[in-house]
Amino acid sequence: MPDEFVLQNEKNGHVISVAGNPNVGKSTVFNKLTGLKQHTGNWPGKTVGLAEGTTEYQGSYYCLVDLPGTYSLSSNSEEEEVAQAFIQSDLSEATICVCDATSLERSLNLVLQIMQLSDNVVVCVNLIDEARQKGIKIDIEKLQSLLGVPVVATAARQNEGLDDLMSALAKVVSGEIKMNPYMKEALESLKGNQEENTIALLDRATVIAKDTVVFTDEDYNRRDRKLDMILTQKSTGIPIMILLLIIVFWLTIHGANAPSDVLANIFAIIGDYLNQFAHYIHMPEWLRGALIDGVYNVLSTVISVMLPPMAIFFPLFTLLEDFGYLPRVAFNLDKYFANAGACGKQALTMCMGFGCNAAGVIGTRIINSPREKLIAIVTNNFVPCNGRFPILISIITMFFVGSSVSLGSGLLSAVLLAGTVILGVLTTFWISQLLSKTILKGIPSSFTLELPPYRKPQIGSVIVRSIFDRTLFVLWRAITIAAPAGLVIWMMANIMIGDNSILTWATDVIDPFARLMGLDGTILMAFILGFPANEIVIPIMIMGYLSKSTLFRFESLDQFKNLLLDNGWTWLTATNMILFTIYHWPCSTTLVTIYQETKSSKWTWVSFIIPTVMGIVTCMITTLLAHLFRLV
Ligand SMILES: Nc1nc2c(ncn2[C@@H]2O[C@H](COP(=O)(O)OP(=O)(O)OP(=O)(O)O)[C@@H](O)[C@H]2O)c(=O)[nH]1
Ligand SMILES: [Mg+2]
Repeated sequence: MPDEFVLQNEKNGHVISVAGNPNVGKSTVFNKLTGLKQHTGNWPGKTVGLAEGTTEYQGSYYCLVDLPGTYSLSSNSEEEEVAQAFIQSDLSEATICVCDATSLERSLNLVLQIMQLSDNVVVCVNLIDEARQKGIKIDIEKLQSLLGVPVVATAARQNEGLDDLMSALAKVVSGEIKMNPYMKEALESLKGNQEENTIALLDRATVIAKDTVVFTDEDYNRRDRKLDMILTQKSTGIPIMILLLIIVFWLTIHGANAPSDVLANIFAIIGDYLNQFAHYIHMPEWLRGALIDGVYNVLSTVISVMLPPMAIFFPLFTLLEDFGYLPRVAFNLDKYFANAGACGKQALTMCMGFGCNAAGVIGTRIINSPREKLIAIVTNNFVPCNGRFPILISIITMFFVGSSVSLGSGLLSAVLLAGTVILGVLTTFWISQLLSKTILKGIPSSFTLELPPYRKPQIGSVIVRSIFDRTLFVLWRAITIAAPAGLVIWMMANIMIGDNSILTWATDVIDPFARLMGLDGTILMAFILGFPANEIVIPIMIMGYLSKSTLFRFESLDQFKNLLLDNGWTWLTATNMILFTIYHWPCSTTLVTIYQETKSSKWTWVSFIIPTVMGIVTCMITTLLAHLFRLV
């Protein structure tokens, strides 16, 4: 835990902590006030670490710090310790304590704990729109007089009440409003014995909640409970999960097909013009080759292959996330993770891995036990990230479905892709179990994961968030890596040593080994050079094959397939390519993140070696079997 907090904006105004229970809308309040884009979504534990941002109100500046959600401040986990330490630190001048209007009693317990640490508290009763809908009425004025600090009702997502919140905050910071001295004294007198204090605060929270909250509809959770009956029941939970997976993939694959082709065609036409232009200005051939055949071609392949599926997948995923489905996935998979000796929350970090494994690794901070956190980190790489989906989709579509685009073939691709992902999930269980029986022995800790209410996602904000925050972010990362990589690979393919280019020379060296795995030197080299980002594996592979044959433009999957067939691909090569895509080393960004999270080169190596060895061995076995049974 840090002894001293360092903020970038602390000199830019009054430092304010934004604290509260998990999933009550802290980050939403923070985002609305600061205009930033902290990750929000309908499951507890999204915010890890501290995020800061500034906002101006009536000429004064405030530096808000978005804290991770905590149920209490009793130092049960790293996140609780950090939150408590920050609120108590000299840096924090005041705390906005965000509460859930639909379960005020529990929120109040934390409010009281915070009031014991700091005199300057503003209570923000958020989700007031949801409370209204559920027939829950809160007497805000009474709450304010009982607590002795300012209380403001908000619906942050709809911008409701945020102005009042800032106004109350300004008064607290300026000293215009102070905590009621009687309340302060009462809380002070409880501090002595920790156990007694905890019980007394709980009691007080109950009493205050009873006095201020009226439930006009006792059965307000009816609809959620009915849905949960279906989505989390033994017999229906997992089949629905698999079905949803297939639907998401189907929409992604089917929807991405046409735009991918259009993009590829547009890039090809622009490429022609660029070539003509290069010719026109008498650009030297080596420069033209490096820029157009190298950088431009790799970039355009990465964009046309990756952009459409991401632009469909991320919004769908975010919709499910905002609806509240992710914690249900964790609930359904909990017993499998427990059997594997791991933590059920690993399901959530696994889901994050679908977007980006590095994000999944950071997400493991929600797991309290260090042992289970390590298991989650080491196995995160078994769910394919967005850089790997395009490889899987294109290979599956070309070799197992037939590249004609029809509803049926899209569905078959989706089923096969879902099957591949399920294999990755099963591998996560196996390896988790293996780890917890060997180098990470221990019994799984128990935890309570809350099932948040189902929330109607805001379509507009889902689209904006998923396109701008996720799609463009991932794409930008891919592009910044792809452009220089394109140049390096073009040079490798064109700088000759004797009769062969460096690339041919290098692929020839590893070719015999790659053949044992049912791949070839070019494919393996593409994975090796794709270490900075899996997004560039396919462009590298294309360039590798092209350095041996004629010019190629990525215009359609058919053309791509012919190129592969010309280079000796069979269904076995395709199968091994798929297997190796889910079983190989994590990309460099993920490994750096693993090192940062674990602070241990040993665990970084373990995360590298396990999937790599698995990939090599699995591919060798399938190749051996295929040859043994004369299947190829
Ligand atoms: N209806 C409604 N939904 C809200 C409101 N504020 C936030 N939400 C939704 O509640 C969910 C949780 O919001 P977050 O801001 O991520 O919550 P958080 O407290 O930062 O959560 P953690 O970081 O996980 O502790 C998201 O799906 C938000 O869109 C609100 O005022 N009304
Ligand atoms: Mg948050």
